[in-house]
Amino acid sequence: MIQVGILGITGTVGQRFAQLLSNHPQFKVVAVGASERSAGRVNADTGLTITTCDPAHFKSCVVVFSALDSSVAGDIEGKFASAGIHVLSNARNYRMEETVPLVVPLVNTSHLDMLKGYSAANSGKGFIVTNANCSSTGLVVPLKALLDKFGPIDQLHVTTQQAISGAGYPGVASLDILENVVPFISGEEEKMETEPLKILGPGLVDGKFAFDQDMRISATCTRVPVIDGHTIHVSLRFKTPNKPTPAEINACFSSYKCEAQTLGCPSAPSRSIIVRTEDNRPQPRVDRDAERGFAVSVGRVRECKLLDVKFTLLVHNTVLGAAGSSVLNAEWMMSGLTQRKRNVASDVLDEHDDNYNNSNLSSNNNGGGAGSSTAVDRDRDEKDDDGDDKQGKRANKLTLMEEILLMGLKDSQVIDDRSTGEVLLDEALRMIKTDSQSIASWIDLMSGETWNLMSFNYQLKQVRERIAKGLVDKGVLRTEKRNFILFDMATHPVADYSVKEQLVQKTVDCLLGRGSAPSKQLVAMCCAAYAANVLENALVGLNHVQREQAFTKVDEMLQAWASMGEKAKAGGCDDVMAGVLSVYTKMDSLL
Ligand SMILES: NC(=O)C1=CN([C@@H]2O[C@H](COP(=O)(O)OP(=O)(O)OC[C@H]3O[C@@H](n4cnc5c(N)ncnc54)[C@H](OP(=O)(O)O)[C@@H]3O)[C@@H](O)[C@H]2O)C=CC1
Ligand SMILES: N[C@@H](CC(=O)OP(=O)(O)O)C(=O)O
Repeated sequence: MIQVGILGITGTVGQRFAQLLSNHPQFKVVAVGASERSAGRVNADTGLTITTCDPAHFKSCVVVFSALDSSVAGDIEGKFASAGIHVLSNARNYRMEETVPLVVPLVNTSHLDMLKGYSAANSGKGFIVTNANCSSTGLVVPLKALLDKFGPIDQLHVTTQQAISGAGYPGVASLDILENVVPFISGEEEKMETEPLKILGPGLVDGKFAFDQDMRISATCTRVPVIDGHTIHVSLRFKTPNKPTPAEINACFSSYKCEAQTLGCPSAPSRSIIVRTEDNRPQPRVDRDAERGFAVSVGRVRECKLLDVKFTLLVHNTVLGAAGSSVLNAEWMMSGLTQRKRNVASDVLDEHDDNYNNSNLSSNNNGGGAGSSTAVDRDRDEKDDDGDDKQGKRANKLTLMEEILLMGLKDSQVIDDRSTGEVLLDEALRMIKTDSQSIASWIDLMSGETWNLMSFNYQLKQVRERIAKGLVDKGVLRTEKRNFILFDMATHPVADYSVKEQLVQKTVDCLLGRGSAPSKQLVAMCCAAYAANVLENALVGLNHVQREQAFTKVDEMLQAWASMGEKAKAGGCDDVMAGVLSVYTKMDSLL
């Protein structure tokens, strides 16, 4: 668990942070702050006593989530960063700083690349990452989908109808807003006309965040008597002469997937953009909580008589529009890097970088997810997939890791969304290359069981979840959201039993000596499943004698292949495989 704090806990966004971080699988809130007016009171959501926002009260925190009023945020957040505590801020103060990332987690997490090595290069200072104005946040999600698919947009006209919670607590006087519309929100139009250009820009160019050069935005912002949920009406013109139709645009929105989804971040929505096809949707009261407030709902996509196309979107202003974005940004960083305790020398984001590249590869392959790595599939021995190939089920070729996970999955078993580590073997190898440790300590470190804070960065993140997501993409598992007390978790029950049945059949045939000689991958899978104590799941249908026979066979196979016997060599065993299998034979003593 990473220890975190919340600044501005008493406000609208601060309370949302408390809700989103309660029972969070990766973050534990250990300190909360507000002004002197609130200091000393107990915060009901966290049970913690509120302090002033002095970094001295937050020494045990690796990161603070800031929901401070902008009149004080600049000064206070700066002090936290100077004290080596990372800040994820909702306030406007640092958003347009040339070297500060402005990140909407469904859009431009790649801009976090610049944090690589930040603390080391800045004498142990913490970084500041900002998220955008709530209306800008909602707007850029569909824009990003359109830009990726149809290229530059040159003109954009937006009109907002913003909820009263956007003005904080106590906010707008009831006598001003009830039965009324206020056609002005101070500073809002300027933010909407500039922030999207930074978010949708190319990222760092010559050490500064560059802006999208094509887009010009004209915004009108209004306040309406709605409690939560900003509605935004958009008309836009593309640069391309080949104008997409409304149907193509709807399809583009529906298929849009961000990295936080691909990486399986705990709070990531399963759909970033929800397309409503009814004439009268989206509506704030009905649609703001879709995907727990972490998605943008879009509807009324139609031709525009002046520009090219127009549509209406809805964003939950305090979830995705504020606290939720900070939490998701932090989860994204966790999925690829460990937010190290300050003063740990060396690059903060080494792992993140690797992860980012990996996830890019995945999304280039139609968002296949980590476990579905096409590179791994390509490397696979063609004769591996006897069963699969014969049936022409190319899409369901499973990687070795997926097979082990599937084998270990009881049919009714739930996989929770808790972070366990990163799936890709390359990442593990890269880590191993950087340091010399015994096999036993690598298992300890990568499993996340270590108590050594200085070695935090060696944990493999979300292994199980990422492999499961690969299987979801292949249609073998499905995703279900279940509510565990206060927190919605993703679970992955089996969707296509036939794939698991084939895997079990293949395994049983191999271990009972039926059919032709087993492929190298099948031997590796049986041995790994045995070492991982999930092999017996494949053997439940056998009688006692057959089970004994199967276990004896896998034991023999493991011994033979672990020492590169003649049989193993003939089957294609090489030094690396023999080395890995020899570790399996010592698993009990290592653990
Ligand atoms: N509401 C929204 O939809 C969005 C808000 N934001 C931004 O998020 C931030 C928080 O917004 P919101 O929750 O609406 O604002 P609120 O006004 O509801 O809360 C402000 C918080 O700042 C604290 N604070 C004020 N002065 C001080 C001080 N001198 N020292 C320490 N703490 C202080 C307050 O504590 P106390 O109670 O003790 O005064 C309170 O906890 C703002 O910067 C806002 O612009 C961004 C996007 C959307
Ligand atoms: N101004 C927004 C909320 C907000 O605080 O935005 P910003 O963080 O950009 O000041 C609204 O009124 O709905």
